Amino acid sequence: MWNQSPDNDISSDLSTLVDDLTHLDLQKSSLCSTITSPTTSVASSAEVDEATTLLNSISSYFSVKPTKYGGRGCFANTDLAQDTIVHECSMPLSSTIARPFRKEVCGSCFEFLHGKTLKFKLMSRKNKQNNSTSASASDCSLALYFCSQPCMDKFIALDIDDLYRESLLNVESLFIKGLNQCQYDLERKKQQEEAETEAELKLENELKQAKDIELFISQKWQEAEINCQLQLSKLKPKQRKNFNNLIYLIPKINENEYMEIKYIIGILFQMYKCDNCENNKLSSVSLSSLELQIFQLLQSSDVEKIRKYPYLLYSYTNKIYKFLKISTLEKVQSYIIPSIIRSIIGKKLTNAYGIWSIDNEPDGNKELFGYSLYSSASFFNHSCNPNLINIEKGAKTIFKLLKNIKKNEELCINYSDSINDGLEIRQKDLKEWFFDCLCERCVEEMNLKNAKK
Ligand SMILES: C[S@@+](CC[C@H](N)C(=O)[O-])C[C@H]1O[C@@H](n2cnc3c(N)ncnc32)[C@H](O)[C@@H]1O
Repeated sequence: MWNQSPDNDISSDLSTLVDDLTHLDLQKSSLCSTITSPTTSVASSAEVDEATTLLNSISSYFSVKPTKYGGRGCFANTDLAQDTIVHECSMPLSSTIARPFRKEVCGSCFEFLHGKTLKFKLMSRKNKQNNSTSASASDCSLALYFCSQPCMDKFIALDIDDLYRESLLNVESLFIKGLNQCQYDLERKKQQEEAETEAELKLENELKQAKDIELFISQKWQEAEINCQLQLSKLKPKQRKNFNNLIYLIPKINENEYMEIKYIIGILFQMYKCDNCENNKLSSVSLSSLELQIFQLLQSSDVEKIRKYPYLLYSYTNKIYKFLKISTLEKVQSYIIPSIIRSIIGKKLTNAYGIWSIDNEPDGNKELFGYSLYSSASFFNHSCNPNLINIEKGAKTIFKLLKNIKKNEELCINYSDSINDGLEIRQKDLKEWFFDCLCERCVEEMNLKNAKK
C-alpha cells in the first residue's frame, strides 16, 4: 500500500567508510533491549511462556494460537453469538496522517469535515526561544490540527513535557525547510537528485547480487548508523545543539517518508513514556505499555517488502533513519538505533490499519488519510469469507462477529477490497501483504481448480 518510489534527493555516499560493524557502542534503554532484531530472535522457553500469557490477555473471547497455515491467529475460546464485540482498542499505539490531510483530519479522533481546515490548532511552545534545538522554534505557522477542544485537550493530556507535540512539529518544519531549500537552489537540487539516484541504484544492484539478503539488509542498517555517527562526530557538542548546523545534514524526505517518520515518532514517544513516566499506573500509560509489550511480538516483514521494492532499503536507511538520528529531540535519541527503527518499520508493513474517510462520500469513494497501529488487533488473519469485521469509531476500533462462531473456530477479518472477485484477483491483491491466502474459501477454490486440470 505504501509502495510509491521515494523522491530523489539529498544524500551522501559514505557507504565505503564501514570497516568493522561490531565496534558500535549502542546504548539501549530497558525497553530497547527487549526488542530483538527483526530477523535474529531466538526466544527462550520462559520468553515463549511470557509471550503466550501476554497474547492471551488480549481478550477473554479468543486465544492467539498457531494456525495450520503458518503464523498465529485468533481462535474462539467458546461458542460465540453473532454481533459479539470480541475486541476493542480505544486508541492506536501510533498513527500518522498523510501530509495533504494534516489540517483536515483531527490529530486525536481522525474526524474529517469534508476538507475544511480544522479550527483547533496546537503550536510549538518553543516559538519564542530562538536558540532552541527545535526546528519548529521560529515558525509560528506550524501547528497540529484538531476538530474540537476536547480532542486537542486529549492530545495534550497524553503528551509528556510536549515531547510528542514538538517532535511532530519538528518533522513538519524540516519537511518544509527541505522543500524550500530545493526551491532556491535548483542547481544544487539537481546535483543532489543525481547523486541520490546513483546511490539508490548502486544499493539496489548490490541488493540483487547479495547472497544473503537478510545479512545484507542488516549490514546496511549498521552502515547507516555509522554514517550518521560519523557525520555528527564532525560537529563539536556545542555545534550539535544549534539546529542550524544540523539542518544541512538532514536528508530531504518525500511525503511517504514524512508519514512513516511521524508514525515512528509515535512509537518512540510511547517507548519513552513507558520507560520514564513516573506515574505509570495512569490508565493511559499502562494501556500503552501493554500495547507496547504486544508490539514486540508482532510479525515483521521488512525483508519481504525490500525484496519486492528494493529501493525501500535506501529510503529506510539513508533517509528515514538519518532524518530521525539527526533531527530527533534528545529525549528519544537513545531509542534511535538500527534494531529498533528497523523493527518499527517492519512491524508496520503487515500490521497497520488504514485510516479511511467514512463511507458516506457522495461518489462512494473512500479516501485513505493515513495509517495507525493497534498491536493487540494485529493477530487477526484474513479470510475471503470473514466472520469478523472491524468498525472504526474515530480513533477507536472495535471487532464484531458477523456470524455465530463455534469454539476453536478462527476469527478472521477481511484485509482486501477484492473479496467479491475471483480467486486470481483476490490472491494477487493479497500479495501486497506478502502471503498466499490460505483461507478455507481460497483452499477450496484452489482444490476445485486443480481437480479440473
Ligand atoms: C496482521 S498479521 C496477522 C497475524 C500473523 N498471522 C502473525 O502470526 O503475526 C498478517 C499476516 O498474517 C498472515 N496471514 C493473514 N491471513 C492469512 C491467510 N489467509 N493466509 C495465509 N497467511 C495469512 C500473513 O503472513 C500476513 O502478512
